[in-house]
Amino acid sequence: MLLNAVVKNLSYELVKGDLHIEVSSIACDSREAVPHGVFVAISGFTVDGHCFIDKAIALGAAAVIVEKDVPVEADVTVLKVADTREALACIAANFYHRPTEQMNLIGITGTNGKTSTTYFLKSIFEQTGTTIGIIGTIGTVIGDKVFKNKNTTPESLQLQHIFSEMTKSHMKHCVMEVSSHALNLNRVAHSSFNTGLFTNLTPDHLELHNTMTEYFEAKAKLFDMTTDYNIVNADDEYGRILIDRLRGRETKLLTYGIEEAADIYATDIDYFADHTLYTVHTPRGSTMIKVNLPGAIYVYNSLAAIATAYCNQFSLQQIADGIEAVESIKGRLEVVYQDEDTKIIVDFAHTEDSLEKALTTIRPFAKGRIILVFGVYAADGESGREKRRAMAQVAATYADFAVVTSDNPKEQDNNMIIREIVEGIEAHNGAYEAIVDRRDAIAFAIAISRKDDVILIAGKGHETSQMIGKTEIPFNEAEIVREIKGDKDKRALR
Ligand SMILES: CC(=O)N[C@H]1[C@@H](OP(=O)(O)OP(=O)(O)OC[C@H]2O[C@@H](n3ccc(=O)[nH]c3=O)[C@H](O)[C@@H]2O)O[C@H](CO)[C@@H](O)[C@@H]1O[C@H](C)C(=O)N[C@@H](C)C(=O)N[C@H](CCC(=O)O)C(=O)O
Ligand SMILES: Nc1ncnc2c1ncn2[C@@H]1O[C@H](COP(=O)(O)OP(=O)(O)OP(=O)(O)O)[C@@H](O)[C@H]1O
Repeated sequence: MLLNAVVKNLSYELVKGDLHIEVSSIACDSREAVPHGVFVAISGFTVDGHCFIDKAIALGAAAVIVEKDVPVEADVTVLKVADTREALACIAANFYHRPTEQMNLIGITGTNGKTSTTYFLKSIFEQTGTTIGIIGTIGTVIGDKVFKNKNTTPESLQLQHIFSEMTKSHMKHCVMEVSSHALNLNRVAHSSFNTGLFTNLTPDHLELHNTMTEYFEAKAKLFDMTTDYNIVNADDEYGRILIDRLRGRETKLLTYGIEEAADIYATDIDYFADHTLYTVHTPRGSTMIKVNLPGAIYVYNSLAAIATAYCNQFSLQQIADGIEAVESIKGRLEVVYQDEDTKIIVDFAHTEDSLEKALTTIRPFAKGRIILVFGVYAADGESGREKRRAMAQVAATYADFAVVTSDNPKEQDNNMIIREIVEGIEAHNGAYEAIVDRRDAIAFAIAISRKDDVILIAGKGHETSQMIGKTEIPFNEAEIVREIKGDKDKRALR
């Protein structure tokens, strides 16, 4: 493709060189530069991509895009822009022929519920034989192929490539999770969203956004990019702020909820230990819904999917069938072991709000104690300390006993993390035991459990590994539970 076409609609200053050159690819990592490629220098959080320009040129880059005044001796084309992350999104979209303009793109943002909503929506689409691509925490799904993503929302270059693969596979619809990081770092710039969905906003990622207001403003950016529908949870405090902001815009606004007045709402909700029944009301009529997951959060997540499917012209019957067809969601209140004495549940709750929701969902159906196994991954600094304290308070308040352990400590001091959680639990008079090794912590919870107790293992959900230092250790909680239970049962028989 000619560089001229690659930089179409990009605002730049031509520092030197020629735009009438053929370019073969784009890279934002010098290690991935190839002959005749374009290298985009990103000023990162860890290193500055401008320091790797010479390396990219040595590997054959023919054009370089910068946002800083850096000397480039080699005979290549150099363009200067205001923001290279934004430029990367623009040229990647051009390079892949603006794929999102050829598809129905649904973006979901919010602190919790994005992945679960995606599952419900996928099921509704598939009930009618309509395929839908997925990009999110579970990876990228194109038909029966699943690829792992480094981030929930990939960098723009990879993202546009994924969209282009979807259009090549004749996929007309895509639902993607849009993280606040992605919105702030321009990963989804130059993507054309038909629908935007806002689930909720509670404290998370404050190491990047500093305040809840900043975090909210990052999420709110998605709704300036949508063309057809904005769908918002009316029961969420920040959702209501967003609704006020979006009223009167050309993009149609649709609200959902249980408590506040909303366009799509649930009544007659009956909660059971393993499913929920309710009636959904829409401007096109009402119908019964069965969700095969317990608790109000899955009423909200299914309502979010219903509202989105409603905008996509699915019938109420198709919607009800699609929701009911979801039997469980990996790592979301997933019962990984059950016998007449014990129930062991794995959940991805890793924020204070989601941990509280998971514990209060289980509580009405637990005849015995709730034993919680959890750790906290949070960034360094004050926001990390606050998260550990807040999650400790939730554990002390809503669980009967907590086994404090490691989550994904990465390069942090695990003992420091656990000490801070323990201090928080003690401050709220909670009962606990601290066991650094997560497998030992799970084994301990199982060993102390009595008839009718429920064990909730929170934080890792669907993940199958643990990050300790820079090492990724295989860690499949469902399998570990079964192994430990198997050993325990064998010992009991001896
Ligand atoms: C804080 C954050 O978002 N960091 C992202 C950021 O990394 P960075 O700025 O530190 O990159 P860097 O290492 O400084 O490198 C800067 C540039 O130099 C380039 N480079 C580097 C080395 C070299 O030899 N040559 C070279 O060219 C790099 O390719 C890069 O372009 O840019 C990278 C490339 O796009 C991202 O992969 C990386 O995400 C990291 C892995 C991350 O953990 N991000 C998390 C916080 C995140 O984005 N999370 C959200 C939300 C998840 C959720 O809760 O749902 C997500 O969407 O995943
Ligand atoms: N609507 C909700 N409100 C509060 N908590 C929720 C809600 N839905 C799910 N959760 C909790 O959050 C956890 C993560 O859910 P889910 O994966 O659907 O959210 P997500 O937004 O994709 O999260 P992440 O961005 O961290 O991947 C669940 O395991 C559950 O504990």
